[in-house]
Formats: sequence, C-alpha cells, structure tokens
Amino acid sequence: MGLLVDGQWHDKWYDTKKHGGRFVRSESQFRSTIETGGEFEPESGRYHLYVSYACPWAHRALIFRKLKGLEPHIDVSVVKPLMVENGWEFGEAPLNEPLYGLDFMYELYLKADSNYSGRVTVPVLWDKKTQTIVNNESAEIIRIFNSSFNELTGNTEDFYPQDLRSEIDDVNEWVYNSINNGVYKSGFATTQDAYEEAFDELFTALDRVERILSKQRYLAGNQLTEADWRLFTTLVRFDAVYFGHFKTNKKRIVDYPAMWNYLLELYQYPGVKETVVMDHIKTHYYASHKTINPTQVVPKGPDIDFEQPHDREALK
Ligand SMILES: N[C@@H](CCC(=O)N[C@@H](CS)C(=O)NCC(=O)O)C(=O)O
Repeated sequence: MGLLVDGQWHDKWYDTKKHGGRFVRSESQFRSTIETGGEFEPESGRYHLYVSYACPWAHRALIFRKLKGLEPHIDVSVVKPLMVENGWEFGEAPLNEPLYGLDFMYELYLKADSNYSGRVTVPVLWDKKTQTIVNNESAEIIRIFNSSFNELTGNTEDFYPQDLRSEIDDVNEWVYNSINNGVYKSGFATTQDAYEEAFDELFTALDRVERILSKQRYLAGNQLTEADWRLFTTLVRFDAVYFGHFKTNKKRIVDYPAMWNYLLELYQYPGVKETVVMDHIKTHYYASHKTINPTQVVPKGPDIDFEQPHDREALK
C-alpha cells in the first residue's frame, strides 16, 4: 500500500493521525469524459478498463461494462488480489497487463503523468490512442458507460434517467458517505471514537435503506438505477468481509429481510454474478491490510447463498 509523490513510489499506509483517527478518502484526479467532438471520442477498441475484482468502486465499472453491452468495445485487465508494498500489481495471465507488459499499476499512472502525486487507485479508464488516463473516478466512469457509447452498442438502457436524477443524486450522497465509504471509515479508523462515529452512521443509513426497500423495489422507486448498483457492490461484500474485517458487526445484510432479498435480486440480474469474484474479494481485504490483520489469514466462512430465490417481485 502506498502512493506516488512527484513521480516516486512511497510505501506508506493511510495517515489518519491528522484527522483524529479518521480515514479521509482523497479525490480522484483524472476527470475527463468521453463524448463525440471532445478530446476523447466514443470509439470501439480505443479504451481499456483496469479493475480489481476485490474493489467495490472498480466493481461498479465492471457491472456497467456488462449491462451496457460494452464488453466487445472495451477490454478489461484485472490486477492481482493482494495489494501490498508496491500497491496494485499485475501477474501471470490472466492477471497480466496486456498493453505495455507492466508489473505495477503505478507505472500506468506514471505513463499518464510522470510527475503524478497521489494514490494509485482502481478503476482506471485508459485511452490507448493518447496513452493517458481518461478517468479514475468510478462514479463518473459509470456515467460514461451509461450513455457515451450508446450509438456504438445500440444499448439505450438508462440507469440515470432524466426524471429520476435529483432522486438518484440525493440517495447517492448519503449512501456514499455513510455506507460505501462508511464501511471504510469504520474499518480504517484508528481511534475508538472515530470507529464508533462511522459505525453508528453506517447502521443508521442501513436502517434507512431497509425502510425504503420495505416499501419500494429499488432505491429511487420502481426502476433499477445507478443508485442500486452503487449500493450493491458494498452490500455483496458486507457479510463476507466488512462485518468481520472492518468491524461493522451490528447486523449482517442477511439479517435485514428487504435488503437481503434486494441483494439477491441484483446478484441474480443477468450478467452480474460473473462480476462477483469472492476469492479475490476476501483475499484482498484480509491479506492486504496488514495493519488490521497482521497474520494475513483469510477466514474460510461464512457460507453465503446468493442463488436462493428472492421475493422482490411482490413489490411492483
Ligand atoms: N473515488 C475512487 C476510489 C477508488 C479506490 O479508492 N479504490 C481502491 C480499491 S477499493 C484503491 O485502489 N485503493 C488504493 C489506495 O488507496 O492506495 C473511485 O470511486 O473510483
């Protein structure tokens, strides 16, 4: 785990001291879009997506690539599950870096900006033509996938529809702060107070989700939107990883009837289960975060059956 400072790699864990033991996520730095007439035009085969199967943010991008029929147009590379001294690493095929034969993800960031300072995160949307990073912020990559390639794919399915945008934005805001990032704030906290603050905020928000999903099928109403996919990638990791490793152990998702059934429905949505790679997820968290789990032993359980039938059709 580390970061680049003026183009140099430093092996360094998150500094929580300056925020009273709190984990504060840094802003992504590459924030361009893909649009006709712009610097980055929608073209088949031009872009490459780098992900970790373990990472919930990268997972969003992988899901949107599937749902929007982008697999023939945007190739993907997957890093090794373990992220230690050198950050994200590539390995033997199929976990290799196919474009330049790189060993480490930070080398790709240096190709984009040889003086880059900041964290080296996934997902990364790479432009092969100009050899740079288009965008490394998952919230924006999924918007790009949602609409920029529609002419190419003929897939006009819309997970950010105009009439639901303000509702989706509202939900995203609190789900991001209290749940998506909330599990990290709990797990990476280095003081009791910081942990308890994140823990309480997280479970208040999960209770709120449960109340919403008891009344309606999806977060923004009766239509599946990006708000649901953004929540899904956290929920699917929760019982196997966050509950234990990040100490978010008040309740499991399986203990919330509406949320659990909703999670089953999303998992079983065509194309999605192939994007959920549980051994990468468990290995990554338990074995990479040595400050939290110094033995790097990965627990065998729990047994989770995401294939069982769900009851969500009852809520039309
Ligand atoms: N805001 C970014 C966050 C991405 C992110 O933090 N990814 C994690 C993996 S889950 C990462 O690569 N962390 C490496 C690091 O922080 O050094 C996004 O949503 O794309």
